Amino acid sequence: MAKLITVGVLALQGGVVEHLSLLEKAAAQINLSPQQGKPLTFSFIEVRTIDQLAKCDALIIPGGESTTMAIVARRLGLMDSLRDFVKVQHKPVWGTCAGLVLLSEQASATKQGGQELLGGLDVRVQRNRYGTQVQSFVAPLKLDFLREKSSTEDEVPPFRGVFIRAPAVEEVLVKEKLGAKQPVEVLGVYRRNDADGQGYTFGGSGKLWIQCGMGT
Ligand SMILES: NC(=O)CC[C@H](N)C(=O)O
Repeated sequence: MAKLITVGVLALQGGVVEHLSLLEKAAAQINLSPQQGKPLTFSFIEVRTIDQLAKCDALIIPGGESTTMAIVARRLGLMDSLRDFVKVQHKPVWGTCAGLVLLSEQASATKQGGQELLGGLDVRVQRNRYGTQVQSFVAPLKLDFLREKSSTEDEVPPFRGVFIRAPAVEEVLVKEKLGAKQPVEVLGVYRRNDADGQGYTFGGSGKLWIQCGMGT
């Protein structure tokens, strides 16, 4: 019997359809080269309710607008269940752009009066780090973790990162300060000369993974 894995995409606002269609493509590729052991069957669902969230083995929070997503999640009574999914059940969660903002423990350049976060990932994120929507850009990223096991000698082709009014991770927070169980592992760094300091593009802590820009 194939093992069924249900992956939810938080569908309150933002790039929901884009994530669902990329998930379908990725699942097809996994099934072309199945891992050893049980074959995997995936179900991808949109998540707008507590019941839908309860069905999920893993969750993706897409790019979009983190302030809007938090407000809508609060109005729908989803905020506490989302926090429980991330911080109590420790189920795998992926955040893209606005998803990263929501998963961060701290955020700077938030809207006036601050904004509600889910937290879980021990980083401080700066919203809209590279400017406004029209200053969005595409940049090639060197991500060694994408190297295929069979081609360790080869150069990894650059990954096309799309940064749409993207955030950047300003700082990985000291874990002792926050009592974190797992340190954050940085998997890739993008630096831009005209932005001071650096931004981490990919990273994770335990089952939480983040991405500042969207990869295509
Ligand atoms: N592409 C994006 O998801 C943009 C994120 C947005 N600037 C925010 O703060 O939520």
